[in-house]
Order: sequence, then C-alpha cells, then structure tokens
Amino acid sequence: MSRITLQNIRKSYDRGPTVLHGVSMDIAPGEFIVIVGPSGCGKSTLLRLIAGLETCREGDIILGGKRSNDIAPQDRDIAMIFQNYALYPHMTVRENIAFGLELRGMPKRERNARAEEVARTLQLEPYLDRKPAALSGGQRQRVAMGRAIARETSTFLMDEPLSNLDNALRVVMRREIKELHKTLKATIIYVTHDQTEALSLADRIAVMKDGHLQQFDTPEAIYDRPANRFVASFIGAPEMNFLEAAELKSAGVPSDLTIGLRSDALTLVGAKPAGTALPASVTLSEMTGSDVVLHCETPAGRVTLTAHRSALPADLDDCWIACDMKAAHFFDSKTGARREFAVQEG
Ligand SMILES: Nc1ncnc2c1ncn2[C@@H]1O[C@H](COP(=O)(O)OP(=O)(O)OP(=O)(O)O)[C@@H](O)[C@H]1O
Repeated sequence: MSRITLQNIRKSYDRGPTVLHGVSMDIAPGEFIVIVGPSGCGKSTLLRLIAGLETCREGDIILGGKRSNDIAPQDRDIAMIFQNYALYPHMTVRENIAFGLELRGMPKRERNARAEEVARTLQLEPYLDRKPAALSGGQRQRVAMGRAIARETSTFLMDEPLSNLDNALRVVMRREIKELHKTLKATIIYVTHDQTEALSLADRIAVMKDGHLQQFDTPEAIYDRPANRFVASFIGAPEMNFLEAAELKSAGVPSDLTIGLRSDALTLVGAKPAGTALPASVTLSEMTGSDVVLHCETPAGRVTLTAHRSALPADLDDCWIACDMKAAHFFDSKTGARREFAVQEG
C-alpha cells in the first residue's frame, strides 16, 4: 500500500478559470479521507486528478514516493467508484464484477472464482446471475463496489457513491462502506457534499471551498476547532450561530470578533439566567423526534438551537437563550479566521 501526496495542485479546464488553487494533502496508507464542500468547489476534479483522469497545470501527484502526474489511470494502483455506478446493463452481476479482471487478461475460471469471492464479501451471492435492471439501488451500488474490490487495488476513490439512494439505504450503505474499509484495510478517498457523511465516515476530513483547502483534520478537530467561519458553518447541524460581539455584550469579547455558538452551547429557558443570555421568541419549531429544532428571534438576530421536547419553557414567545460562553468559538469579523479568546465569566 502506498502513501498519496498532493503538492500544490493547480488546475483549470481549457482556458477557463482556476478551479484548484494550490491544494496540498498527505494521505497515509489505509486512511479513510472524506473530501467535503459545496457544489463546484473542486472535489470531483481533485479525485479525477488522483485517478489520472485529468491532468493538472502545476503541482505534483506522488503515489508511493514516485511522481506520478504522467502515469496512465490503468497503471495507477487505484479503483474509482462513481455516483452513477457505471454498470453494464447487458452483463450479469458476475460479469460486471469480473469485467476489470478480463481486461487484465485473467483466465475465465479464475475471474469467476474471484467475482464469487467478492460477491460473498458484499452479500451479493444470490444475485450473481441477475442483470443490473433487476437489482435495487443499493445492490447496484454494491456491484459497483464489487467491481472495484475485485481488482485488489490498494486505493479506492468514491465520488458521491450514495447520492442516488434514499435516506434509509444511504445510512445502511454508509455503515457497509465503513465496515468494508476495516476489512480491506485499503485507502479510501471519498467525495461528498454531505457533512454528516463526512463526520461519520472519515479518519480525516478535507473541507474545500472555491478550489481552496480550508482545513484537513480529524472530524473531532474540525468540529471542535474549525479553522474559520466557513468550516464552522459547513460542518455540524443545525448550523452554527454567528453573533457579533457588540450585539451579545458578553464577558469582554472584543468588538472585532464574531462569536460562534453551536446548538449544544445554547439552552432555552423561561426566566433570565445568570451569565450571558439573550431574550428570545420562538418563530418556528421543527420536530425531529425526541428533539425539536427551534428558530428564535433575538435582539442579536436569528438563532437556531435544538432542545429536548420535554425541556421546553412554557411561554415560547417570551423566553431566554442561555449561552455557554466556555463553548463559544471566535472568528475575526473581517477575515473569518479562527481566533483564540479566553472567556472570563462563570
Ligand atoms: N470538464 C470540465 N470542463 C470545464 N469546467 C469544468 C469541468 N469539470 C468541472 N468543471 C468546473 O470546475 C469546477 C469544479 O468542479 P467539480 O466537479 O470538481 O466540483 P465539485 O465540488 O465536485 O462539485 P459537485 O459537488 O457539484 O459535483 C466547477 O466550477 C465546474 O464547473
């Protein structure tokens, strides 16, 4: 298995604008990396560069210690799984899984044996003789994965592999991919725009925006210490609340800082609490099960928080939001960069 290093990758298509502005990443063998970011930020482009399906204008792609910019996709030890599965409709599951092996000149008996072994790992044995049209979305996705696994590569690239599945199936497949990663001990680089998927799957998350890598770290570090306001708002649900220091008037926070408060730092209470608090009225509530997401109007703007249904104040039109300032994040109001600030209160 080999290390994947990207050094200062710049990319533009034809004579178009730059879509990757100097991205660097070092990925250890066996890591599960999730690249996340809004639509158009360059996630798929980065993945396609690693696969060798695109070339970059500047920078180095180093695979296993060797500069590999000019190595053809089929000569890289990498398999790619796409969102639309790319299965052959006229071939059975067995043939689809074995297809890549045929291209490599493996004899038929060996090929079929390998396809059956992979089908067992993915619980696809009952479907080996079916064609893709007779499979569910999740089964098709597993066949696509089977085809990649059959090649015995050390690295799998996955481009939004679950985006065509319904929510329940997506949760199941997410777990399967995570288990597969444990079994295969392979490197996985996985692209998604879904922050929940990123948090639940990754050893490390790469957050991108407009072709720039914003932060590359563990899910815990990204959630607990977001590098800037963009990362803070993109990761975590409901989205972090941002309040200007001047509006919250709390614990001597300098006025050039924006205060970031996640839902878990906020409590809705009936009477004015000690410490930092905002008067609030609930304008909208969304039931999510045992919890409700509450959208509140406050003098500092709109604030969203989650509360347990059994712990709501009686009068939602006239209540308070208690802010745990020890759990607050601080950002430079101009640049959005994270700033450390020690709150004195409490
Ligand atoms: N073949 C291409 N020719 C020209 N421009 C392209 C091409 N492919 C992508 N782009 C542009 O490059 C930028 C990055 O696209 P990319 O597909 O990498 O983004 P993404 O983050 O994967 O987006 P999404 O989540 O919507 O798939 C976009 O502005 C896109 O329009």
